[in-house]
Amino acid sequence: MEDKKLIALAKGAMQMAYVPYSHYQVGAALLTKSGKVFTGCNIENAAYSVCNCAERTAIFKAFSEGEHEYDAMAVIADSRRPVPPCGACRQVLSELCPGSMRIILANIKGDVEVTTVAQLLPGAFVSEDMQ
Ligand SMILES: O=c1ccn([C@H]2C[C@H](O)[C@@H](CO)O2)c(=O)[nH]1
Ligand SMILES: [Zn+2]
Repeated sequence: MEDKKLIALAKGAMQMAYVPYSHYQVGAALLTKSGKVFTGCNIENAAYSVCNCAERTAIFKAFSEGEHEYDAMAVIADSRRPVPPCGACRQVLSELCPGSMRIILANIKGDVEVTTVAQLLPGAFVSEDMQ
């Protein structure tokens, strides 16, 4: 699937965001190796610390449905620069995705930046660190 298409699907998911506190909508679209797309939006809460980002919504949807192999993720927001995932999402992506997986960051203006899971979180804490 073309990056443009995955970005368009992320943009669709952005409209589903529940953001009464930040008013900042984010959308994500995760392409699985099997060719399926799982979308996600950010979902906020009056107890701010349990807000869930679009990226984690998308990957948790996929993972919880038995889809564990991923190809790429697109993320979009109405941000000045292509929206960068937060630290919590970077940690989750590091655990569940290959380091070489492409992450396509975008904004509504049309700026796009392509990076990888490993580039987003060099030196990530991993299970081997507990041995
Ligand atoms: O990459 C990002 C950055 C932020 N947010 C959400 C979390 C919160 O709902 C709002 C403001 O931080 O944006 C995401 O979903 N993804
Ligand atoms: Zn996040």
